[in-house]
Amino acid sequence: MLGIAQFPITVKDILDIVVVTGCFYYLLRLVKDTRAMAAINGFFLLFLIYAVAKFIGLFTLSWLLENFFGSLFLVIVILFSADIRHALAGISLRSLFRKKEKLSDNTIQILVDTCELLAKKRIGAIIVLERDMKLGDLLSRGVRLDALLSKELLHTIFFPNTALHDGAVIINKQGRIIAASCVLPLTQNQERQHFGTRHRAALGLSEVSDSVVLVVSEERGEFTVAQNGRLSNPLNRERLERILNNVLI
Ligand SMILES: Nc1ncnc2c1ncn2[C@@H]1O[C@H](COP(=O)(O)OP(=O)(O)OP(=O)(O)O)[C@@H](O)[C@H]1O
Repeated sequence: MLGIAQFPITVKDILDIVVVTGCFYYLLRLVKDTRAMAAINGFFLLFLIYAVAKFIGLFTLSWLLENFFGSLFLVIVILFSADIRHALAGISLRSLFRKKEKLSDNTIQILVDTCELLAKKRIGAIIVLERDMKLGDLLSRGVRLDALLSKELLHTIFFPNTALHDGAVIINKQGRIIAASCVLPLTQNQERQHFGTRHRAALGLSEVSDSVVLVVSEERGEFTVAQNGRLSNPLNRERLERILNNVLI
């Protein structure tokens, strides 16, 4: 009989286990709070059914599930292409090892005041908070700026019929306005096609990047946040403040 002594555990094995565990942990963190997480729970349930079917000898069921698991990789890629793209966009060595910081209180205050003011005046706006993923391609199609963030400047930029009011403003991690009039990619999600283009643009960018996108609706005079491919319900001052307090950059 083979004993454990025949399989001595080496440093390489321990390294192997640590790396694989780390990868799984990182992967789960990436898909946490996305639609993929619900699917992972579903797959886990199917796996349990498979194990029971195999154990009690249900041949056809276990054969069917075995074949399903064989093509699981392909199924996952097809079902979650958008989530996978989003998760991969967030991977970078710098983001793995750098300690993330909160937005400054001053930045949060300016953003909340601005959303409230624009919503009250029914002025439409999209404000993008850039995080780890750089938005260079969007900047090049907008108008580059390098300005200190202020409520007055945002108000002026989005004021109807001015040269920069159309499109999105981008704010970098240092809290500076780095571009205005940027055109964002529209969401490809068929369930969101009834939204207006401003909201589809905000959702679209949040699907393909780690940015947090604030949207003020001109039509309804309310503000929302798009993040990880989801749009919040209309927010009030306190809820927006809470969301921004949880944003790590
Ligand atoms: N791809 C885009 N990227 C950035 N901004 C966009 C984009 N498409 C439209 N917009 C902005 O949205 C405005 C049009 O908004 P529209 O009324 O169609 O959408 P909406 O979601 O219903 O917004 P609202 O609730 O403010 O009316 C445009 O004038 C422009 O400023």
